[in-house]
Amino acid sequence: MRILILGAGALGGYFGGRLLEGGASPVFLVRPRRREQLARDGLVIESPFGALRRPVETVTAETVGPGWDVVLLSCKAYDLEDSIAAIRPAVDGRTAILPVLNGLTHIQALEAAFGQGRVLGGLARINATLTPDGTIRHFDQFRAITFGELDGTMSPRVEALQAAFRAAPNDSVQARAVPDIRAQMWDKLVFLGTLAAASVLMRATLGEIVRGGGTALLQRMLEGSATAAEAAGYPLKPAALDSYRKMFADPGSGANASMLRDLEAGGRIEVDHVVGTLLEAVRAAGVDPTLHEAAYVHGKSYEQRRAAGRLPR
Ligand SMILES: NC(=O)C1=CN([C@@H]2O[C@H](COP(=O)(O)OP(=O)(O)OC[C@H]3O[C@@H](n4cnc5c(N)ncnc54)[C@H](OP(=O)(O)O)[C@@H]3O)[C@@H](O)[C@H]2O)C=CC1
Ligand SMILES: CC(C)(CO)C(=O)C(=O)O
Repeated sequence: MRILILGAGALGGYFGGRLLEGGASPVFLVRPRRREQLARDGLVIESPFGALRRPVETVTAETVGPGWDVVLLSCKAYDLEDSIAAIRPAVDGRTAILPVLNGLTHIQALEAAFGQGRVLGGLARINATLTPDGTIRHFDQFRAITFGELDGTMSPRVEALQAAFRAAPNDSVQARAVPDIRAQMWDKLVFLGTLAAASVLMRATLGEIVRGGGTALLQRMLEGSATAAEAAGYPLKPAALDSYRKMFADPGSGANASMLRDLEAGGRIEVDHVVGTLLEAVRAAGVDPTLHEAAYVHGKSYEQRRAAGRLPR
């Protein structure tokens, strides 16, 4: 199976590195600065599931050609347009594109660019970051990648991809091909979107918000998000929603979103793609949008402040 990975950041680097360890030969489509870093230091992962430092094969948007079975798309949402342009020469009649971005609307953008049937649904549950020196730091036990055909069929290509990920040693990837990826992406939007909205708004982990007296507020946001998913036709499974209710009331929870890490590093954030999409769904469901709107405007105001060069040093 020929696998091209756009981006050697937190997710592309982690899952690509594990594919490599499992015997696949993924190639990374990267930009010049990352390419230099990889040529100099190799792909470097620090993780509870084993460290890795390996040379990797790279291409750039200028040199990539066709002939790939899978393109794993692991850019941030604000780089989606450039990334679509970068993978265009790589996509031909045999290629499946697997995006692992948070949010939902990239699916339409990819289908518009490459056609229905080329695009899979996907998501990842992992806490990882790309440090400035190029190391991929994986923080905890979460290491799941879930994907499937958007029409709900179980195809040979998703089974083959599952096998490639499952070949990774040390149980370092939990890969699952599923027949209900759209529902799972909505489930993730409810969980992650609410977590991102709350943790960015309060600049804190779930536990800190709970200890700060925010349980009722967190629960209101979560219920609003869940109602939005239900109204969109993707109700959460009761057990999943119950587990989120418990997490969103746990004073000991250290959970926060990658969006908070990005914001605290002074970086760009996916506020439109994640919180904006959730806010639209909440409005469409007729739920009081005030809390989601506050989180969205908070993120948008951060973007304004960042653009003006007025972030605290
Ligand atoms: N990090 C996490 O814990 C989780 C993240 N996610 C989601 O996964 C997605 C990816 O996040 P993450 O891995 O953290 O992001 P990172 O910023 O760590 O990695 C994204 C990589 O994509 C590369 N890239 C962007 N555009 C292009 C392009 N045109 N050509 C080549 N490379 C490109 C960037 O390259 P360059 O270095 O050149 O900028 C960067 O290295 C996001 O949607 C995020 O919300 C989901 C679950 C958990
Ligand atoms: C759900 C979570 C927190 C971990 O996968 C995430 O997706 C993120 O931080 O972006």
